[in-house]
Amino acid sequence: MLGLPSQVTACLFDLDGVLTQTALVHNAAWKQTFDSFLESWAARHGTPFVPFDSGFDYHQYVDGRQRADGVRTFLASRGITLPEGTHDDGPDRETVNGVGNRKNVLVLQKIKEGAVQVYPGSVEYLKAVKAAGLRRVVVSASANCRDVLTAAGIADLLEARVDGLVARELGLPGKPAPDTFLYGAKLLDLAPENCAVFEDALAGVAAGRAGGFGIVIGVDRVGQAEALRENGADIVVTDLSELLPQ
Ligand SMILES: O=P(O)(O)OC[C@H]1O[C@@H](O)[C@H](O)[C@@H](O)[C@@H]1O
Repeated sequence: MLGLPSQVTACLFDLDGVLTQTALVHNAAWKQTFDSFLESWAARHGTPFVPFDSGFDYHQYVDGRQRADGVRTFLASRGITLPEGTHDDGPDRETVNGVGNRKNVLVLQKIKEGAVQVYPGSVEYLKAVKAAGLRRVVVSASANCRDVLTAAGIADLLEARVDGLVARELGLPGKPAPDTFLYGAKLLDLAPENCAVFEDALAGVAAGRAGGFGIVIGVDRVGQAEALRENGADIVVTDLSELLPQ
């Protein structure tokens, strides 16, 4: 039913890039933030300025990961280590959290300006899943998940939210660790094999594979189907509407 194996009775949806087009908003904000950081770092250290690559760097090191994990993982790829700081560091601090919060200022601005758009095929699929009596949880790394769901007008289609704020509160490691998805299954009192994971991020499909879920559905918005399969997707679609009865 709806492209899912018969034992699956619940869907765990990633948000940015799966339900809403906000992966583009995050990517643009990261590019702006990292480029200005890298430029200033290069000037101060007498090294060449190599800009953030919105293709490779975003998908390999940032997409799907919690904010601070994205900063730490990307900067490590450039041989840069910053002090961690704390999650409420101001955007002017040169810490992992400070740099992440610089990017969040830009994201909040974009959300306020109305940049949140849904994928119509995903809304249709969410409605079909609900009508079929399947359970529905959003599992996102983003601390802005609730605001994005509200701006998108789809909060009512989901029963529970496991996001960056919940993960911080409970001390759950982010994707590619499976813990946030496993917590989503636990909220429904279901075993992982009874849940489907829907993910567009390489770190996200890896989390789905690591958690032993019933099926991991890779959603390829950017032409990385092969990489999604290699990292853990059982099947890959370009839009959730492909899973609806034709
Ligand atoms: O900074 P936020 O809103 O907490 O989001 C954290 C991450 O959330 C993920 O959903 C996005 O794929 C990443 O791009 C983003 O960095």
